[in-house]
Amino acid sequence: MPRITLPAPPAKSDDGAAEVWRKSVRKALLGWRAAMDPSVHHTFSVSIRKAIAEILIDRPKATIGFYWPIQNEIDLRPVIETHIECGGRAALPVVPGKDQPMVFHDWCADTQMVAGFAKIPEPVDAPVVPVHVMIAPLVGFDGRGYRLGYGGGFFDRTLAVMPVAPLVVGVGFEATRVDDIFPHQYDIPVDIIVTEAGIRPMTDKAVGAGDHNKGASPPCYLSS
Ligand SMILES: Nc1nc2c(c(=O)[nH]1)N(C=O)[C@@H](CNc1ccc(C(=O)N[C@@H](CCC(=O)O)C(=O)O)cc1)CN2
Ligand SMILES: Nc1ncnc2c1ncn2[C@@H]1O[C@H](COP(=O)(O)OP(=O)(O)OP(=O)(O)O)[C@@H](O)[C@H]1O
Repeated sequence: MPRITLPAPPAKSDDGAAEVWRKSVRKALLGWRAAMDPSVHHTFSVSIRKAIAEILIDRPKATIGFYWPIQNEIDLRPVIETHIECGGRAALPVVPGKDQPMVFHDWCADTQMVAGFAKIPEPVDAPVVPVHVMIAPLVGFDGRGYRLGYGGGFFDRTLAVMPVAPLVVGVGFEATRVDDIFPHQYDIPVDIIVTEAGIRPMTDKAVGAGDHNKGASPPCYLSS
């Protein structure tokens, strides 16, 4: 995999410079992802879906907040649909407006969708549900689990208002790992990073399956 050429890091403790740097890193990483060879994208996506399935196997009763894939993001719908078939639940974000937290609405393959913020499909007429696991797409990430998204700050704003913090799983490609994302004060690191290279626990929350799964029977895909 060719290395992605990134701009030189900003001077430490210069927030303005870090913001400009993040913008140009975001552009470079999105450009790399858009130009990915489709067969490599497919191979990596298969590995990543397998890794996500491993994480969900331990959490059969969890509601999984995920994303409707755009701009060559990894499509997790197959693994989410399996989770639902086995008795779990899933939810997709609705963006009420710029600078506002996202709200997760129940989703299954039959849910009616409508174009929402940035024309991304959102569920219509589906109830708001609390999510136990939140899967966040990574434009980039660093060694401490800080993520770079599209620059809207939606994930951090959403986490900031959730009464119970979910397990946050960042999903992206290994090539988009940078040494340091120079996070700002609002950034919350993800608990687990999943790439085609595997599952990387980043915080103590990555260990254990959460109280809502205590006593749960094994998921159906393990019983055959
Ligand atoms: N698939 C998917 N759905 C998602 C998200 C996501 O990251 N992926 N989001 C998670 O947040 C929310 C949408 N977030 C978005 C945030 C910004 C832009 C956007 O158009 N940004 C500008 C400027 C970026 C910059 O400052 O460099 C742009 O791209 O022109 C689009 C979507 C909700 N749904
Ligand atoms: N909890 C918050 N409260 C207020 N502002 C916030 C909060 N979280 C992030 N922001 C602001 O949102 C803007 C974008 O944040 P950031 O660069 O972290 O976006 P991102 O992580 O790339 O995008 P996203 O989370 O949508 O994927 C920044 O100006 C940041 O200060």
